[in-house]
Amino acid sequence: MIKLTTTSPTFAADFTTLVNARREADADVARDVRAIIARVRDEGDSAVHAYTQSFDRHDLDATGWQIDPSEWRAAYDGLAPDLRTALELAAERIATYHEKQKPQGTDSTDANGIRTGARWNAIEHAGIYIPGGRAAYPSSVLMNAIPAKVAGVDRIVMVTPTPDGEVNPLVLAAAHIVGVDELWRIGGAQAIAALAYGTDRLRPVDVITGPGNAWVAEAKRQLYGVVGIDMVAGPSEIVVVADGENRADWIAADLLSQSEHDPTSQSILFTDSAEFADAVAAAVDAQIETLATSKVARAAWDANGAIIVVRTLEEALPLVDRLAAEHLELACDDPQALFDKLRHAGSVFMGRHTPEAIGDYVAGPNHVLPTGRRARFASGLSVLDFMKRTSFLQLGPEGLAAIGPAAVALAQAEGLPAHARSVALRLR
Ligand SMILES: NC(=O)c1ccc[n+]([C@@H]2O[C@H](COP(=O)([O-])OP(=O)(O)OC[C@H]3O[C@@H](n4cnc5c(N)ncnc54)[C@H](O)[C@@H]3O)[C@@H](O)[C@H]2O)c1
Ligand SMILES: N[C@H](CO)Cc1c[nH]c[nH+]1
Ligand SMILES: [Zn+2]
Repeated sequence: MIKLTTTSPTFAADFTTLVNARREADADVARDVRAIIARVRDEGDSAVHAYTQSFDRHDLDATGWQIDPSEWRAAYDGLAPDLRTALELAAERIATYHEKQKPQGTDSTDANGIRTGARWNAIEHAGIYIPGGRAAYPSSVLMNAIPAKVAGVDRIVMVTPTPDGEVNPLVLAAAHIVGVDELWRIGGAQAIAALAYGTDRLRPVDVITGPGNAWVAEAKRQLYGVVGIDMVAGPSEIVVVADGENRADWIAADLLSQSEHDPTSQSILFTDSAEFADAVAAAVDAQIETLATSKVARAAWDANGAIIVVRTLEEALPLVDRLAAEHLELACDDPQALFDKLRHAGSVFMGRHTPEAIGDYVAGPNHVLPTGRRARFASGLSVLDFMKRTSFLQLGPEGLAAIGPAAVALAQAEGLPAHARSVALRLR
């Protein structure tokens, strides 16, 4: 973890180094992913089989490529009642939130009788990636599949790695609750490539959504164009802006909640109190030791964690915008006042009683969010990622007479005579 203070003469340079540090796809990851994608494109199932054997340590021909819906149902039936209630509460709240995202088309006719508009349609085939390397993510099943369902996708293909062939029953139960169409036990860049290109066994999809580690995120990035993607959702991040009135142990837990995801995760605290900064640093050290995930959390905190002491919380705001973090907590009495002055974050958690982890599971907004400063230009997963818009127009003779001459003039100016003729012929 690095400690910075805005009063230091080297702060500007130190902060720029922090902002520009590449935690995700370094050159090695990009190169390895390129090779995996090329091999899956050329060799199909045999490449997926070989990579699964090598990265997930099981033989797909023995364990099975797909998991049957009867197993999802059995997992659901076998759930402890509190877990079933929790998953169903989460599913209900996520569905309610995403229902409100369904877009409206437009259809209007102007004074010349010219009709223009746009119509939204669901995409046909969606691949949803559910991470499964270090932890199992039933919550991500809900976060990906529910907006796809709300959009009206025809075929939802879920892929998830099953390290050592072990299947997580909660992941299966979540697949049962939302009702995906296929569930494949494959992961990593090889699963993304198989979804994008298709193989003999797996029919290709049109869009791939979902979070994953550096290899998964880089594979989606490289395959954009072959398929659509939601955004690049890589290793988790959190920025916390907290005044000295907070409890240090609460804020330390919030920072660690994202550090424990991945050794390349990042947690950053901004505070206007040097004493509070020290208290949080001590609380993080004390809490890390108690976590079953301490090895990963320690690696992430040591390599990528930061505590930044600012003169006022307001001073933090432009710095927070530069980081454009996946998650931003505003732990102070008037979070709205800070939120109003901020632009770039994947999702914002306001007030002292809104820990980021509540959004990971049950609040309703999507937890699949842009990482690596991509919240400058990208948004969290939504129903719109599973839909696309087609514009339409309809003219009669009057409408064409009104605007056609302008089109002819522009076509001639562009040196495109066939364009000009196709309009002009109808004007005579
Ligand atoms: N941004 C978001 O919205 C969001 C949401 C949830 C989780 N996450 C992130 O998802 C990630 C989950 O990661 P995970 O590892 O647990 O599961 P994962 O499913 O993303 O990755 C596991 C796969 O990575 C591949 N892999 C591992 N090491 C490799 C190597 N050396 N070379 C090539 N491929 C390799 C393997 O194929 C393996 O199956 C974490 O980084 C977490 O922070 C992000
Ligand atoms: N924090 C993750 C997004 O970066 C989502 C998640 C799922 N489960 C726990 N956390
Ligand atoms: Zn999380």
